[in-house]
Formats: sequence, C-alpha cells, structure tokens
Amino acid sequence: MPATLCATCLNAQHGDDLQADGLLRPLLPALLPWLVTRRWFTHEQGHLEELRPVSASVLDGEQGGDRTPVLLHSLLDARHGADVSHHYQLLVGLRPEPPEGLGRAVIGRAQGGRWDGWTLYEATEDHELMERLLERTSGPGGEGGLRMSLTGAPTVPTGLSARALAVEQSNSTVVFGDQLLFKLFRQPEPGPHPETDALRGLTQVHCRRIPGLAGWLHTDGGEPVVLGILEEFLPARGDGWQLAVEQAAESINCSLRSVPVLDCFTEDSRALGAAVAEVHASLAQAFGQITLTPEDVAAQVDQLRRELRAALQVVPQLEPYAGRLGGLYEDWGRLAGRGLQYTAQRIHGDLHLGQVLSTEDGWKVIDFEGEPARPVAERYQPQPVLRDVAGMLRSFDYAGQQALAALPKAAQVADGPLAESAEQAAARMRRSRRAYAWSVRNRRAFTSGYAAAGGMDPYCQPVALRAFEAEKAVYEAVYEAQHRPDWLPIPMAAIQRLVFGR
Ligand SMILES: Nc1ncnc2c1ncn2[C@@H]1O[C@H](COP(=O)(O)OP(=O)(O)O)[C@@H](O)[C@H]1O
Ligand SMILES: O=P(O)(O)O[C@H]1O[C@H](CO)[C@@H](O[C@H]2O[C@H](CO)[C@@H](O)[C@H](O)[C@H]2O)[C@H](O)[C@H]1O
Repeated sequence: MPATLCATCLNAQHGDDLQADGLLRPLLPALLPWLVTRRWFTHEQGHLEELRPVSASVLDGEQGGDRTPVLLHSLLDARHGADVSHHYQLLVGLRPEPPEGLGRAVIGRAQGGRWDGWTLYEATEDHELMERLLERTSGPGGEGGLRMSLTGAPTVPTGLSARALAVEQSNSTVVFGDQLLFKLFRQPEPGPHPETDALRGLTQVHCRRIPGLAGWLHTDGGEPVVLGILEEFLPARGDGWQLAVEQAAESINCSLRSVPVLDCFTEDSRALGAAVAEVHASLAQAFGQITLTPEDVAAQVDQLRRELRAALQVVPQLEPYAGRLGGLYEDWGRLAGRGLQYTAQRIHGDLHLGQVLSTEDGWKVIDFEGEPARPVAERYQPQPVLRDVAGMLRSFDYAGQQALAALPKAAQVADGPLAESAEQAAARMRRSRRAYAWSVRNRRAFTSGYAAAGGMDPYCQPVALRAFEAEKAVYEAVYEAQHRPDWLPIPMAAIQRLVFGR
C-alpha cells in the first residue's frame, strides 16, 4: 500500500482543500471515465467508487485573459472502497473550444464552475502548455507550489519545443528540443523517489550508460513529493524490445531449414550484458554493497512466498505450480543457510528489453523507478544483481515468443475446422523451435557479455538465478492478467519450464 499523499503535503503552497474541490468538482464527471482507461491507472478488484480532489493549482493561463488556455496541476484520490486508494497526478489543459489538432487528447467538458463548458484535455500533449510548464516551474520561485530543481546549469535552455512521446507507459513523457526529457510520475508518493535518487547517484559517479539527471519537479513546502524527473534525452535507433523482436522475427522466418546458429542480434545482446554489468558496477560505487546474512536471505524467501500467495489471488492458473515455485525459492534460501555468500546492492529493479536504448554510443539503461507495483521502501532495499539479470533473461524469452505470435496468420497454424497438413505442422514446429533457440542464444550472449565485462557469471549461481527468474515470471503473470491477458501464456509457459527444470 503506497504511503498516503495527504492534502497537507501539497496544500501549503497549492491552495486549500476547498479551492481544490471548487476547481476540480466540475471536471470530475469527465475525468472519472477517462482515468480508468489510462495505461497508468491501477485496476483494483473493487471498482473505482469515487474520485476525490486532493490538490489543484493553476500553473498557467488565468493571467492571460478570459479565453487563454489554462494549465491546471492536480492530484486526485481514486477510492476503490474504504481501504484501497491510489493518488494520481494530472496536468489538465482547458480551452473554451476543443483544441485544434489535439483530438486524441480530449477528456471531456467541464460541467459548471470557473470553466463551465470548456474542453478539458491531457495537457502533456499540448506543446505550448508543456513549454510553459518547464519555463515557469524552473524559474527561481517555482510556480503554483511546484519547483523544478536543476542539477547542473542554473537554468534550463530557453525556446526548446515540446512534444509528447506517443508511448503509453506507467508514466507520461515529454521531450524538449531533443535535448531534455521530462517524465511526469502518475502515482507520486511523498518521500524519496527511487528513480531520481538512482540517476543522481549514477550521474555523480559519471556512469556513461544512463541518461544524465538534469533536474526533478517537486512540491515546494511541506513534506516533499517528487512529481517528475528531467533528464538528458538520448536519441536512439530503437529500444531493445523493438530491435530484439524484429531480429527474432527474422530469425524465425529465415528460409534455411536448419535453425540458424548466429543472427544479427547476438552481438547486441553481448554488448547489452556488458552495459548492464557497467551499470551494476556504478550502482555499487554510488550506493555501496552488502553481504546478505542467512537471515536476510530467509526474509527474502518469505517475501517471495508472500508475493506468490498474493499472485495466486489474481492468477488462479498459478495454483498447480505453487508448491514447486515455493520449492525453488527455498532451494535458494537453503544454499545461503549452508554458507554460500550473496552480495546485494541497489539494482535497476525492473530491467527488461524495453528499458534499454540502442544509441550511437552503445546501450543505455533507462527507467530506474523499479517495479511499479512494489512499495517504494522495498525498491530501495539492496538486492542481488541476479534479479536484474533474471529480468533481462525473461525479456529474451518474451521477445522470441512475441515475434512468433506476431507472425502473419498465414504463417501460423491454419484456423478453422480443417486439420493442418503434415507440412504445416512441421513448419509450425520449426518456427516454434527457432523462437526458443533465438531466446536461448541471446540469453547466453547476454550473460557472457555480463561476465566478460567484470560482472559475476550468472550461470555460476544457477539456483539463485532460477529462483529469480521464477519470481519475475510470477510478477509478469500478475502484470499480464491485469494489463494484457492475451500475453499471459508467455510467463505461464516459462513458469512451467522453470518448475519442471526444462
Ligand atoms: N532519456 C531518454 N532518452 C530518450 N528516450 C527516452 C528516455 N527515457 C525514456 N525514453 C523513452 O520513453 C519511453 C518511456 O520511458 P520510461 O522511462 O520507460 O517510462 P515509464 O516510467 O512510463 O515506464 C521509453 O520506452 C523510451 O522510448
Ligand atoms: O516498463 P514498465 O515500467 O511500465 O514495466 C511494466 O511493463 C512492462 C511491459 O511494457 C512489463 O514487461 C514485460 O513485458 C515486456 C514486453 O512488453 C517484456 O520485455 C518484459 O520482459 C516483461 O516483464 C514489466 O514487467 C512491467 O513492470
């Protein structure tokens, strides 16, 4: 359960409850149905019962005249029953008429209040308002109770044109002049922020595998709440996921009859392993390392078991594997009890192919926020680096399987009542073998690159690695059940392989 983002965290500068209520109530009928369709909305078992205004402040617009577009910053409390609530951060644009060229950003119309009848829309899509946001919040006094603290230069460059990134992720991202990238955290919490802190530490030790931290947006007054992060924009030829799926598809479709032993991506995977090892070394330099005691490991095994129990509530299909999964976790705990030593440190925490960018300067690792579903305090805990390695290994499996699933229908099994011919069945099995072989090949390349760059050899700790891959696959099963049920078979198949040792 995330820490409560109480009204007082923001009200000091942000206006009182009454003001938030007055500004936001007329917008709620439009905001509620829109919010539940956002990728960053957390779907709880109890449906969304109520949206309550927490804070609101006008960051731009009202001084400009009656019909000037308004930029409204707000926090809402989404209640799913008495005990479960999540806080969401919104940047709402308001205009008297629907904004031209921003049709996809429209949320609805205000019903009453100061902007009665005005169109409200997702302001991160409006370059004018985003440019204003950067300019105003990074000024000496901040704006509306928000302030952008900068790490290097005393001011941000002026005149950078803003554009929203079309990717729908856990947060929302705006790029300024292909120099800076601003990420607005959708579910901010009071207290330290794992991504801001990780990037600050890594920037200080001059890690060259990450975007440098340029600043962070936070509340000004009261207990600080980090609301967003400003970092170096990294021009890339693609992220690891796009490139891997492309290459896996090529390998699966290859016209040769035998399984290709090499493909264009293995060298990239090796280099990626080396880049991740470099990031781990920098994280250790910035934040230190510890040796886990057998008690620490036992506590982690308990935690894995608790997570598994929680996962069973969401994905009952895990039930037949639960006993063996628990066994894999305990195997790891037993080794620590017998004196095998495990070191732990700050890690990335949610590493997968979508979190790495291929740039002219090699691979860069982004998004150090950790697994969004985990409590923040847990994301700060030192962890074995193998957890990140396991995350990336799972991702190679996903890429192979996704490339296979995305093949045009004609290349897959014939649908319908007609049985597939022997030739079709052979082709299907060949493609499926190739997808698997692609993953295995690239997993090996990744781990050998990791070890060659000075990281430990992940295959020297097979029991721990298997436990962490299983843990990740369980996390993924929950994630897929909640967000993309069609993808659930990918982690489920991996769980089956992991527990039956194949
Ligand atoms: N520093 C950066 N430079 C260039 N593109 C980036 C950078 N950081 C993120 N991106 C792009 O934005 C997308 C979303 O970023 P990410 O940090 O993964 O967001 P989220 O926290 O919402 O998951 C990434 O997949 C990548 O395409
Ligand atoms: O990038 P996020 O922080 O939003 O991470 C979440 O979403 C990811 C999906 O976008 C999810 O990753 C899973 O799917 C990926 C393919 O889309 C795959 O490469 C990863 O291996 C797999 O875990 C991630 O788990 C979730 O936290």
